[in-house]
Amino acid sequence: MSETKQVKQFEAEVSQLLKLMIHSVYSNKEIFLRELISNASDAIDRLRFAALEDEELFEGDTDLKIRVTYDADAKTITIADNGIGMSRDEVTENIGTIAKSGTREFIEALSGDEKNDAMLIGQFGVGFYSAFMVADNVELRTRRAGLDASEGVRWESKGEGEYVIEPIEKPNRGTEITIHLTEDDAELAEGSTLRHIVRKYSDHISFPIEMPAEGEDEEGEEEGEKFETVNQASALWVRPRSEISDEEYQEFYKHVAHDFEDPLTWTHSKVEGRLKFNMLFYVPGRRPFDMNTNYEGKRHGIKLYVKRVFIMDDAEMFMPRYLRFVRGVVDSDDLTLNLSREFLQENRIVAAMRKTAIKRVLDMLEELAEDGEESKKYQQFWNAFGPVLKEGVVEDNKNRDRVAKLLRFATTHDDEPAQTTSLAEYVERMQDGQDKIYYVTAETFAAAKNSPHLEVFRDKGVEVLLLHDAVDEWVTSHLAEFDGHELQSVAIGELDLDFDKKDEEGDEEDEAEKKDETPEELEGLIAKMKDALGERVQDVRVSKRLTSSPACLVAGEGGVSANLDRILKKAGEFSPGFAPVLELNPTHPIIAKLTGETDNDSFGDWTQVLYDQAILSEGGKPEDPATFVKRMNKLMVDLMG
Ligand SMILES: Nc1ncnc2c1ncn2[C@@H]1O[C@H](COP(=O)(O)OP(=O)(O)OP(=O)(O)O)[C@@H](O)[C@H]1O
Repeated sequence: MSETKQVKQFEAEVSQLLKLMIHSVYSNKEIFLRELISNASDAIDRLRFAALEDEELFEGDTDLKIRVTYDADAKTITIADNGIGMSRDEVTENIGTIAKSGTREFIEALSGDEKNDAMLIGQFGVGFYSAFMVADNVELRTRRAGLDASEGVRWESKGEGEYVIEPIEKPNRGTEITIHLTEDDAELAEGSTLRHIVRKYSDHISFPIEMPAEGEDEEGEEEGEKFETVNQASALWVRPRSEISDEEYQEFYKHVAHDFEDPLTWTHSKVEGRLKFNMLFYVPGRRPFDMNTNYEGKRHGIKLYVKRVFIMDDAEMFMPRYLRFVRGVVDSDDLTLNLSREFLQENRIVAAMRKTAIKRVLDMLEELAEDGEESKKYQQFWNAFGPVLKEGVVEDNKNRDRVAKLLRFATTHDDEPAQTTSLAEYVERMQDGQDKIYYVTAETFAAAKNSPHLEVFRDKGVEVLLLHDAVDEWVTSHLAEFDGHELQSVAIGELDLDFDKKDEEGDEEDEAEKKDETPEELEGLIAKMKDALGERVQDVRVSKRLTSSPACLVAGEGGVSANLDRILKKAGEFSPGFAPVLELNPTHPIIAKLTGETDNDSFGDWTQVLYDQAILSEGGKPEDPATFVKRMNKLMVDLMG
C-alpha cells in the first residue's frame, strides 16, 4: 500500500474535460452543487445498502445527512456527507479517470468552439468535475466506512493536469469536498444564494441537506453552529403526484439518470392492491452519447428501493430489454431487504411489478404519441429510441399489438428518411381493394427508396414502407399482420397488385389470368436464361414489379430476402440462404434485344450481367465483382462496334 503523498497525472481524457470545465461558458454554473449533492446522496444510499449486511459500517452514526457549509472570507463551499466514503484506490479510480461510457465519443465530439462545447457538456454530464466550473482548487477528504480512521484520504487538484493524493486521519466516515471559488464565482459563498440553489435543484434528495441556520433566527447567538434542513428530505416518489411540480420531477430525473438535460416525459404511480409499490419512470430527451454501451442501461437504468431503502442500480429485471432507455425508480413495500439479483430474476412479486411497469411505460408512450403538441415530442422520442422500441415486436408477444401501434416508418408517401408514418396511417391511406401492407428492407434508406422492387408500386401509387434498420428484418418476421392486414415484403414471392380487377371480376378469373402470364415468345428466352444461370437461381419469370429496370431478384415464396441473407452472413449467423428468382421486365429494350440474341457467349454474358446488376441495385455485391466488370466492359466494347 502506498501510504505517502503522491502527485499524479490525470488521464488524458480527464485533463481535456477539466480544461473544458475551467474555461467553461456553460451558462448554468450553479449546477455543480446539484452534482456534488447527487453524488453525496448516492454515497449514503450505498452505505445504507451495505449496512443491511454489516451494521458495523454505520460506526454508531445512523443520522444520515448531507451538509453544505461555506466561508465567505475564504471563498469556499464545503459539501460533506456521511455516506460510504472512498478508499485510496477508489479515489484514484473514480476521481482520476472517467469510467463513464461515451467519454471517448464525447471528447471526439468537442470542436474547440466554446459555445458548442458548452452545449455538449450539458448533454454528456460531467458529475464531480463540474466543480471546476466555479473552482480554482478542489479538495476532497474521504474515508471508506468500516476502515480505520488512519485510512482517510486527501485529494486535491487545481484541475491542471495533476492531482495530489495523501493519507490523512479522518475520524468520521464519508466524504467532504471543499470548493475554492474563483474570483468570478466568489459570490456563491453566501447563505441565501446557496439555500436557493439547494432548494432549486436538490429539494427532492431523500436525505436531509443541512445548512447553518441563519436569517430567520434573529436572536441566533449561536449562528453558524446550529444547522437546519433546507430540503424536503423525503423520497419524492412516495409523495402524492399533486404535490410535486414539474421542476421537481425534472430535477429528480437529472439525479437518477445522471443526465444534465430535462426528460421528455414521465409517469408516476402508486400501486396499492395486493402488492404495494411506487414507480416513477422517465423517458430521456435524447439518446446517450454512445448508443451501444450506455444504452444497455449500465449503471443508470432503474433504481430499486425497498421501503425507501436503496437496493440497487440497474434493476434490469423490472424492464424488458426493448424498454432499456427508461430511467427511474421502483420502490416495493413487499420485497424483503436482503435480496440478491439472482433471487429477483426469479421472483413472483418482481414479475407482477414488471408487468405493471411495462404497462405504465407503454401507456406513457401512447399518450405521447397522441396528436397535438405532444406528438412532436413523440417524434423526438422515436428518433432517439425507435430502433430499440422496435425490438419489442420481437421480444414481447403479449404487447406486440401495442408496440406495433407505436412504430413509425419512412414510406414512399413522402420519400423522406424521417420515420414518421404509423401503421394505422398507412392503413388509412391504402388503396381500394388493397389488403396488404407492403414494405421493402435494405441496408440504407437510399437503397430502400431506389429499390427496383418498388417500381410498379410507385407506378400505381401504392405506398410502401421503406425499412433500413438492421432490426427491421426481425420486426417484419414477427409482425405477421396489423389491424387484419398482412405485412408483405415487395421482394418476396409473386406479386399481384390488380386490386381493382379483383374487385370487379372476382378471385377465380383472376387466378386463371395469372396462370396464363408468360407470353409464348418469352418462354424460350426464359428457358435459355435458366440454363445460363444454373444454380444461381431458383427460377426465372416475367415480373409484375418492374416498370423501368430490366430485371430484379426476389426471394421465392417462404424464402428469406436478400437483405436478411446479407445481415445474417455478416453477423456470422446461419442463413437458410437466398434462393433467388430472377424477374424480367419484358418491356425493357435489353430483354427485347436478348430475345433475338443468337450468339450463345454474348447471351450468357448479358444474362450474368443482368443478374449481377439486379444484386447491385438492391444494395448487394456481386459474388465476383471483377468478372462482372470484365463482362460489362466486353459488352460495352461490343456495343461501341
Ligand atoms: N461523495 C461521494 N462519496 C463517495 N463516492 C463518491 C462521491 N462522489 C463521487 N464518488 C465516486 O466517484 C465516482 C465518479 O463520480 P462522478 O460524479 O464523476 O460520476 P458519476 O456520478 O459516476 O456519473 P455522472 O458523471 O454520470 O454523474 C462515483 O461513481 C462514485 O463512485
